[in-house]
Parts: sequence; structure tokens; C-alpha cells
Amino acid sequence: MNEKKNNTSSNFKPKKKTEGARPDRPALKPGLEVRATAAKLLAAVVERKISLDGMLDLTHGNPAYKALSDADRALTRAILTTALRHLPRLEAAIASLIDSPLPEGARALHHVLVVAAAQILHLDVPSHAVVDLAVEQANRDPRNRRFAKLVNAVLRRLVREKDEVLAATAAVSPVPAWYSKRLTAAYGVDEAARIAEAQLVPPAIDLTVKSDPQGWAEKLDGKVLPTGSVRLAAFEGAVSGLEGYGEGEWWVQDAAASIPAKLFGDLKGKRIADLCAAPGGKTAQLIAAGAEVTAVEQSPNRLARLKENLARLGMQAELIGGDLFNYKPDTLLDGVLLDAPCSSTGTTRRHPDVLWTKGPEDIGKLAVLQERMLRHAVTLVKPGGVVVFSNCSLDPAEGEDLVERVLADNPHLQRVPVEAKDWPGLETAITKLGEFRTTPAMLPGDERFAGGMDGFLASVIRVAS
Ligand SMILES: C[S@@+](CC[C@H](N)C(=O)[O-])C[C@H]1O[C@@H](n2cnc3c(N)ncnc32)[C@H](O)[C@@H]1O
Repeated sequence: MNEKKNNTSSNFKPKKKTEGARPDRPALKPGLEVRATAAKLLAAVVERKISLDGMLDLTHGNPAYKALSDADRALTRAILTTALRHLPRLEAAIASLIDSPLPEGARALHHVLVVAAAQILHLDVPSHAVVDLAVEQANRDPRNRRFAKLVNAVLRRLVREKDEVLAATAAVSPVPAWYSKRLTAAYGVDEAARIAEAQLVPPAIDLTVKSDPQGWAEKLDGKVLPTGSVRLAAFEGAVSGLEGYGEGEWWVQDAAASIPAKLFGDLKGKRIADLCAAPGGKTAQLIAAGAEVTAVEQSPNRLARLKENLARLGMQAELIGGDLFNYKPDTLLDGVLLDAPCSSTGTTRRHPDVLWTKGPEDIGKLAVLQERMLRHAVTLVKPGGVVVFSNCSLDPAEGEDLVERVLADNPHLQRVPVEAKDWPGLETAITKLGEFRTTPAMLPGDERFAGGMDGFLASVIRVAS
């Protein structure tokens, strides 16, 4: 028999053999589509660097995902975000239960195992069903059928030894090596580890309210954060069903994302351009604060979303679709908000695919683009006017470093330091130079409310009079 080396199940035995695989079953089991879709989409993120948000989009997304019921889509999403958040530890757990690594040709099986391990170790799903479905997935794929016994044995052992495996893999960094290296270089070993751990925790839902945060916190079972945002206690379901949504009294916005627009100070009657505006959380804040706002946005789809969001909130702004580099106001402005496109590494609690679809080279390219944008933004503001530069990256290359270069090249620009005394409860988020640097490890949680906030950089720059 001419069997290729490294291509038989016999080479890939579980460390301790336990039970045999179940025989082939032709009937499709409930739940199989969810697991198969999750494994397929996980492969697309990890191997082809495809954004999860795009694939989970209900209009343009993955057809298999769109075809699922609402409940199955929710489960698929939960499996995928959990698998991506914990990926290195899940892979270490699986590796610890298999004698030798799976062959390259068995990548699809690897994703089946990761999807199952994510459920067994982190989700409230009956483990026996998870094991059965993974075995059936292996059996249904001719390339993986020979591994069905291994899948069965490894996953059953994972169920039995869950606590030990979780403890044994806790020391594995939960983020990819490239990212861990950059975090450590920027924040030091201990803080980088705290940030990486914090990124494992699903984020709370924060609302920015037009007025009366305390009143809305009481109505919606929330609490008021140091940013003035209202953080909801554990909440599942659609926010559109909550009081005040239809009336446009609030919008969903992470607490950290609400900081940049607040750094302008008094905005009544001021002319402000929001240069990277969609979906419009910050545009809405600027309008609510009394500014006359021009919102510039390059993406037509995102501009449409911004328009819808402002309509729900009953707010108006001048909307300009196009590239900010082509935007020139008739007269210089009082202020510009540049919330620039970035690697989004500060938002991985909600977008855990980012660490797998992006890499250091993206950070480099985005930093170059952001620096060009900031150099353009400062030309649009009148003497005495202010530019607030922000983004949701945790990487100084996309934040502190480029701001420093732009200031160094332009003596007529000065950083306006944010004062810690003006931000009680957020003092640790203000750097020595007076910039806001939030991380997911900030804002401690308690029994009722999750902690954490997105990673953001916000810097205030004044044009000399
Ligand atoms: C980080 S998001 C902005 C989020 C927004 N400020 C908010 O708070 O809702 C960056 C946005 O910039 C837009 N963008 C990227 N390049 C642009 C350009 N050259 N001109 C205008 N908008 C651009 C992107 O389409 C994206 O919507």
C-alpha cells in the first residue's frame, strides 16, 4: 500500500487513546451548519486575512452565515469571537493532547478542533454535543475522515480535563507573537500582559447620551462612567429595543471613543470639521455640544450609515462624501477632529479578528497615512484653532510617535496638555505629555459591570495665533 508519510491518522494519535469515533451518519444534525460555518470563517480569517465583520455582514457577508437562523448566527458569532480571542491558548490546549502536530493538509481539521475547543472551554454549550458535531464534521469531509477517532478522543479528553487544560495554558500569551512583541515594547512586560488579558473580556455596551447620564443610567440599568458615558449592566439582545433608542436620546459608543470630541472644550457656535466621520459617534457628540459640523467621509456605504444615524438622533451636519485630502473649507475652521483610520488594535475586545488579519506592515502603512492626514488637517484650522487627533490603535507608531514628528516639524503647532484634574477617575490614562492613552486594562469592573475600555490615543494640537 502506497501511503504517504505523515498522511495517515496513525501518525497523529491522541496522547491517551480513550474512545472510538462514531460511524458515518448521513443525516445532517442540528447545529452542524453552525459549526461548519464557524470553522470555515475561522479559516478565512486566520489563513486569508479576511475581516470577520465583512463576512458577518447581513447584506454582503458570507452566504452560509447569512442563511442561518438568527439564533444560529448569534451562536456562530459567539464561537468565532471566542475562538479568535483565545486562539493561541486553544491551539496550545489542542497541541498538548496530540502526540505530533497535524499535517499541513489537515488545516481544515485544525479549525474544526479550535471551534470545538472554544465551545468546550469557554462557552455554555453542552460538551457532548460539541464533541459529536466535531466528529461528524470530520467524518463528512473525505480529507478528514481518517482523523475522526482522533477528534473524538482529543475532545473527550478536553471535556474531562477542562480545568487542568485551562490552568496549563494560562501562561500562553493570548495574542499573536508579533503583537505581543509590540505591546511589550510600548508598555513594558507587565502592562502588556494586563492589556492582552483584558482583551479577552467581551466589552460592555456603553452609551453616549444627549443629556442626563444619571437619569438614563437609572432607566437602563447602567452606571455613569468617568467619561459621562452610561455603561449597561450585562445586556443581551438588540439595543434598538431599549428606551430612548427610537427617540434618538443616545447612541452606542465605547467610553474611550467618547473622549476625543470632549477635548475641544466649549463648542457652542464653533465651526468644526470631522474629517473621518462615519459611522458618526463623534460627529453626533460635536453637534450635541453645539458645534456647526461638517462631516467628511470617503466611504459611500459608511456615509449612508452616518446619515441614518444622524437622522435617528434628529441631528444635522453638512455631509461631504469624498477624500479628506480634497476637502478645503471656504474659510479656516475653529477646529478639526481627525479620528483617523488605524489598525484598530485597541478594539480587539469586539473585533478579535484584527490581530489575525493585520500585522506590523499594516501598522507601518497606516502610520504613514495618518501622518499625512494630520499634516493636512492642521492646514484647515485658523490661528488659535485646535486639531484633535485620535485613533483606536494601541500602537505608539500610529499615535504618540507621529504626533511628535508633526509637532517637531511645525513650530507653529503646540500640544495642549490634557489636565488630569479635569478627568477624575481617568488620571492614569493621561500621559506625562498630556495626551490621552486609554487601554482595555483601564476602568476596573465590578460584580455587575464589566471593566475595560477601548484603546485610544487622543492628542490636542493648537495652531499658534
Ligand atoms: C476610525 S473610522 C472613524 C470613526 C468615526 N469618527 C466615529 O466616531 O464614528 C475612520 C473613517 O475614516 C474614513 N476614511 C478613511 N480614509 C479617508 C479619507 N482619505 N477621507 C475621508 N474619510 C476617510 C473611513 O472610511 C472610516 O469611516
